[in-house]
Amino acid sequence: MLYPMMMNLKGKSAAVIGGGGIAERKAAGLLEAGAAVTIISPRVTAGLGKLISEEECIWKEKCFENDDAAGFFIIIAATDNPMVNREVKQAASDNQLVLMIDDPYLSDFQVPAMVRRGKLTLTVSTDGASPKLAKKIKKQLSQTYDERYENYLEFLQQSRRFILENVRDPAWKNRLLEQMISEEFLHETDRKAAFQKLYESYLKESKQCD
Ligand SMILES: C[C@@]1(CC(=O)O)C2=NC(=C\c3[nH]c(c(CCC(=O)O)c3CC(=O)O)Cc3[nH]c(c(CC(=O)O)c3CCC(=O)O)/C=C3\N/C(=C\2)[C@@H](CCC(=O)O)[C@]3(C)CC(=O)O)/[C@H]1CCC(=O)O
Ligand SMILES: NC(=O)c1ccc[n+]([C@@H]2O[C@H](COP(=O)([O-])OP(=O)(O)OC[C@H]3O[C@@H](n4cnc5c(N)ncnc54)[C@H](O)[C@@H]3O)[C@@H](O)[C@H]2O)c1
Repeated sequence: MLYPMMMNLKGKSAAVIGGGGIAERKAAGLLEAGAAVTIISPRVTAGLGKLISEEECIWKEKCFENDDAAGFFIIIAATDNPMVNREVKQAASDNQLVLMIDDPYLSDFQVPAMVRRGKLTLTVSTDGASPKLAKKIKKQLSQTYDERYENYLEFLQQSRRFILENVRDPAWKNRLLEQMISEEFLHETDRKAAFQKLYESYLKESKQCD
C-alpha cells in the first residue's frame, strides 16, 4: 500500500535524469512545486531547452554516471533506457527518494494524475495499474470541481480563520464551518456579504443564550 502525502518541495534539490517528453513533464511538476531542478541528459526537448535558457533549471549535458546522484533529495530516472534508470536507483542512497518512470514497483514514489484549483488539489493514483484511467478520472473530477473552487477555497480559508479566532463555543464553531461548505456558499456571488449575514445571526443567537 502506498502512503499518500502532500510534499513541500520548496528549495529542495531534485534531479531529472533524461531530457525527453516524460522528463519534461516531471521537471515541470517539480518546478511548479518550487524545487531546484537539475536535468542530467545529453539531449533535451525544446521545452526543457527553454526552461534552461531562462535559468529555471540547471542542465548537466552528459550521460548519467553514478556520482551524479549524490546530494539530491529527489531523483527522477526518466531516460528511455531501463538499464540506465535502474543504475540511477542503484547509485542513490536509501535516504534519497527515487522514481523510475518505467518501474513503479522499484520506485520510492509515483506521480499521480492531478487537478489543481488554487488551494484545492485532487490527485488520482492507480499504483501503476492504469495511468490512462487515472487521467480519465482526473478529467471527470476537473468538471465537477471547476474553476469556481479556486475562489471558493480562498473564501473558505479566510472565513475559517475568522471563525476560529472569533467563535469560542465548539458547537457553534462546527455549525458555522459546516455552513461554509454548503452548496449555497459555493454558488453565492457575494460570499463575504452572505458570511457577514450568517455571522450576525450567530451573534444574535449566541447572545440570547448567554
Ligand atoms: C498520472 C500520470 C502523472 C504524470 O506523469 O504526471 C502518470 N502517467 C501519466 C500518463 C501516462 N503514462 C503512460 C501512458 C500511456 C498509456 C499506458 O501505458 O498506460 C499515459 C497516458 C497518456 O499519456 O495519455 C505510460 C506509462 N506510465 C508508466 C509506465 C511504466 C510502467 O507501467 O511500468 C508507462 C508505460 C511506458 C512504456 O510504454 O514503456 C508509469 C507511471 N505513470 C505514472 C503517472 C505513475 C503511475 C500513476 C498511476 O498509475 O496512478 C507511474 C508508475 C510512475 C510515474 O511516472 O510517476 C500521467 C497522467 C498525466 C495527465 O494527467 O495528463
Ligand atoms: N511514467 C510515465 O508517465 C511514462 C509515460 C510514457 C512513457 N514512459 C517511459 O518513459 C521513457 C522515456 O520517454 P520519453 O518520451 O521521454 O523518451 P525520449 O526518447 O523522448 O527521451 C529519452 C531521453 O533520455 C535521455 N537519455 C538516454 N540515455 C541517457 C543516459 N545514459 N543518461 C542521461 N540521459 C539519457 C535521452 O537523451 C533523451 O533525452 C519511455 O521509454 C517509457 O519507458 C513513462
